[in-house]
Amino acid sequence: MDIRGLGYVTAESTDLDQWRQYGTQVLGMMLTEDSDDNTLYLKMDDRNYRILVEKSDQDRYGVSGWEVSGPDAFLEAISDLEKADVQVVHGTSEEAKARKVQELIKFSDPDGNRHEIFWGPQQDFARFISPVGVKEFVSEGLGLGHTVLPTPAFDKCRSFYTDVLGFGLSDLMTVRFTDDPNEPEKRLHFMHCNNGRHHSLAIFEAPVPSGCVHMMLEVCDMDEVGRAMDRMVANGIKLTATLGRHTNDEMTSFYMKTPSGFDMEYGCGGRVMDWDKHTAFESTVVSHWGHDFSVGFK
Ligand SMILES: Cc1ccc(O)c(O)c1CC[C@@H]1C(=O)CC[C@]2(C)C(=O)CC[C@@H]12
Ligand SMILES: [Fe+2]
Repeated sequence: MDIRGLGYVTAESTDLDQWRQYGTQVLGMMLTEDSDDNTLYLKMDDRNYRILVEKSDQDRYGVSGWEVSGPDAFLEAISDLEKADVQVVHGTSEEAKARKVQELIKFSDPDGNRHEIFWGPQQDFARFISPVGVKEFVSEGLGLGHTVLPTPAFDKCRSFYTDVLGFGLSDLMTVRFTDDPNEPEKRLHFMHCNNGRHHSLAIFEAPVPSGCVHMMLEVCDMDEVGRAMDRMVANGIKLTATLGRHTNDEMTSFYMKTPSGFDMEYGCGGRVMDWDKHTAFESTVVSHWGHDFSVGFK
C-alpha cells in the first residue's frame, strides 16, 4: 500500500461553538463558508480543509483520513485490506461529498481506531489567510501533521500498520509513568508513510478515552509557536505539556487540550527525513529539554 500522507482528521463535538473559537482563535485556522450548524471545515493550507469537526453526542477524536495518489492506488489499498481480512466499508457519494474527496473507504484497526483512505481531495486553491495572522502551516508534501493513537492490543496493531497499511518504523520508545519498577513499560512506536515527515502516525500501548493521545500541527517558525501559546492562555485553554524539543523528529513544540478532549501538539522545525539513509533506533529520553507532561495532570 502506498499512503502519501495524513490528509484530514475529524473530531466529534457536542458544542461546535467551542471548536469555532478554538480552531480560529487558538490554532489560527480559517473557518470556511461551507461550515454549518453540524459541520466545521477548518482550513490551514491550499486544501479546502484539514480538520473537520462534526456535531455529535460525544466529545472525542473521530477518524484519521489517509491519502493515496489516485484511483489505482485506491483500488490497490482496498485489495490489500481485503487480503488481510479487514472489513472495508465503501463510503457513499454523500460521504465523499461531505469529505470533499472523490472516493473513500472506512475501516478500523484491531483496537477500533477508525480510519479512512481516500483519493482526489478537492482544492479551492484559495489562499490561507489566518484570522489571527499565522503565516503558514507546514503541510506541503508532508501531510497535515501527525496523530498518536491508543493501541492497547499493541502487537496486533503494530503488524496491522506495518504489514497491511505499509507504514515504516521510524524509531521507538518505551515509557514508564512512575518510578515503580513493577509497572509494565508501555511501547510507543513512531511510523512514517510515503513522505519525509518523521512520523505521520504513532501508536501508544495504552487506552485513551478520547480516542487519540494527541495530534500535531506544524507552523513555520518559533514565533508562531510562541504566539499560539499566548492565544492558548488568552482563551483559557489548558496546557498539557510545556515547550520542549523532541530528540527524534527535532520538533520544538508544546501540547494543549482541544475541545474534543484529546491533546494538540503545536510545533515547528520538524526534521524532513531521507528514509534511504535512516536507521531505526530507541530513544531513552522524550526530549532534549522541556516537554514536562506533568502539568497536564495538575
Ligand atoms: C517522544 C515524542 C517524540 C515526538 C513526538 O511528536 C511526540 O509527541 C513525543 C511524545 C509522545 C508521548 C505523548 O504524547 C503522551 C505522553 C508520553 C507517552 C509520555 O509520557 C512520554 C512520551 C509522550
Ligand atoms: Fe507528537
